[in-house]
Amino acid sequence: MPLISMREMLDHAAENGYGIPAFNVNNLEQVQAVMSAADEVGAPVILQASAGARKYAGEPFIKHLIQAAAEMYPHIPLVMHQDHGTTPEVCRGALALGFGSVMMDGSLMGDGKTPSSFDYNVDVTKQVVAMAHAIGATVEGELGCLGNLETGDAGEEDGIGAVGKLDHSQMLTDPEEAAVFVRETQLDALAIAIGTSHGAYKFSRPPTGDILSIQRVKEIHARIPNTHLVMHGSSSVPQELLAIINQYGGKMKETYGVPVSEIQEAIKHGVRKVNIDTDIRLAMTGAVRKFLAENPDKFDAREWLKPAREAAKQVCKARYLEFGCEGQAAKIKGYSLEQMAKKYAAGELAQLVK
Ligand SMILES: O=C(CO)COP(=O)(O)O
Ligand SMILES: O=C[C@H](O)COP(=O)(O)O
Ligand SMILES: [Zn+2]
Ligand SMILES: [Zn+2]
Repeated sequence: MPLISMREMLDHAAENGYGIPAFNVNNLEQVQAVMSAADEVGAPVILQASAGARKYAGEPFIKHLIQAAAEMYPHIPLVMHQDHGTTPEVCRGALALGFGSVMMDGSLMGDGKTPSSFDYNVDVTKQVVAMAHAIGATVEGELGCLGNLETGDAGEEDGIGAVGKLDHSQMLTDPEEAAVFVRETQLDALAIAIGTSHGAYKFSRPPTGDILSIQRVKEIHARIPNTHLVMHGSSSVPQELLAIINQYGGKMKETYGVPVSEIQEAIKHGVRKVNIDTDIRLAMTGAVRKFLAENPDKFDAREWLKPAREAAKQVCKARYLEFGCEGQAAKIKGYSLEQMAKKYAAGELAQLVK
């Protein structure tokens, strides 16, 4: 199957009541980990690349790594998605490179740091929707800034997030604004702010409703029932992975992520795409630390990359199963982007706002 439309994949998830983890990938082993996990459980796949990934690997490498995944696993529906595009120009570049789905993150200005105005966000998102839908590609937008509701700290850890302090109204997406945003932009998927943030240091205690608002997901979903909601910063930061890192020389501080059970609840209320990067980083780092500590004489990179790849695969497999993806891959038709472009043009994919 060629690379397919994220809209088609998320529509299928909505119709069948499941969510899809979107894993960030930067290199060969991460792509292999995600694909082999998906293959084992029959899950559809979203591979996403940030600007940081494209810079790290180089654009041709990212493109061909993902295309190689499609070639090696022709039976798995696969989406190549650009994560956190900071300007319409960045999104245009990704579409030209062959991405079938782009995120226009207009909650921040083009510097990826300064919170933007609602009107700016509508404007840039609309521009990207026009260019993407014309070729059948999918658009994810974002309303609200990711950040820590305990401290008001914006989420700059990954280099994509506001800098400094934010007030609560900026860090929780307003359902009314979400409705207007969707009506105006007609995007496909909306990333929302509900208290999650990027990176390993999300919460200083296991999150309760005051610092992770699944209630807000429900309120937003009630207004925009057929817009697919996206949770960023949704790594669960498993305590056992932190323990392995620290057991083998790491120095990670106490921290908590987004519990899988909370994500499962959100999936019941319109969340269809769940972004995960940090958990793969933690799994790989722990495995490499352990292997090298136990095998100080080894120096073949393949020997320590193998356990890292295996540890990443186990995280991916667990999330596919936990989010209900098992066996769904075979049920997705896989329209071409040309077919999707016709559907957009015919108004078949218009958003419903209540
Ligand atoms: O949201 C993300 C990528 O866009 C990743 O979130 P984590 O840092 O929680 O893995
Ligand atoms: O959005 C954040 C992702 O975790 C990507 O992180 P990155 O910018 O370090 O590649
Ligand atoms: Zn953002
Ligand atoms: Zn993100």
